[in-house]
Amino acid sequence: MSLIEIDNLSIRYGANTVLHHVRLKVEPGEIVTIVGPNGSGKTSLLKAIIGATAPATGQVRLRPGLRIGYVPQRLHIDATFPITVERFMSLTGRVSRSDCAAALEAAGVPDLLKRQMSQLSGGQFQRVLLARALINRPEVLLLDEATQGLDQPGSAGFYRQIEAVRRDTGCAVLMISHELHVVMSASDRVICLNGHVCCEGTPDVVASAPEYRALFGTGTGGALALYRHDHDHDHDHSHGHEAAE
Ligand SMILES: Nc1ncnc2c1ncn2[C@@H]1O[C@H](COP(=O)(O)OP(=O)(O)OP(=O)(O)O)[C@@H](O)[C@H]1O
Repeated sequence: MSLIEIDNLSIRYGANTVLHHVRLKVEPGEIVTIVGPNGSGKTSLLKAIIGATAPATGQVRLRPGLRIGYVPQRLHIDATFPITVERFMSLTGRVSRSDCAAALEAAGVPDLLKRQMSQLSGGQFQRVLLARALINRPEVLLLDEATQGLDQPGSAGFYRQIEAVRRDTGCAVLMISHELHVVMSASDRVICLNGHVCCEGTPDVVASAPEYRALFGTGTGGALALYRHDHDHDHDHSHGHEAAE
């Protein structure tokens, strides 16, 4: 079976349904990018995959024994809390020094083992989070806007690292990004989420959308054009799913 198979997934918080009848598969080794406006349910989808949010309808099926690495959107560590990278890496379980060093190497930050977490740059911090996610040799990496707060070269470098991880380990990647123009070339498939799956396809298909083309190459404009494309479609004839707009 696929690594991840999601069928008819809906998620509710109280009376608020934030995901409607989502269908999605992730195959071994592919890089899938989820885009969508704020509040469109992207994080909720990842949380359903790791079992942190229960489905209201439908199901999330994981290949038996699937190893998942999760890089959260942000993680705050108090600046006054002294913790080295090495200690941070073993917080969730015993990790040998060589595994720790290998994971940092794979994440592109081989020399940080003894550094204080509070002294890392934003980009280094995100790579340590990536290294922590790589420790158990995941078959699929889930990234929730892992480059938030990084400048564009920093983001681009981070995504190149993700491609290198995929190349070296063969793991699949399911990532949320607001920077479609940056992740486009690294993605095998793009899924637009807005409470439901609005559209999906190869980056080529998505890039050929007139709204995207009009602004292609103009920084975040390209991604914004795609969002507009999401919103423009006709919800009157949709399948009873009111989008999170
Ligand atoms: N634990 C929760 N309890 C209640 N409502 C929640 C909870 N988590 C998320 N929501 C709501 O569900 C909706 C979807 O949130 P979610 O974080 O999945 O969206 P997102 O697409 O990841 O947004 P962003 O791009 O802003 O990170 C939002 O309206 C949010 O306020």
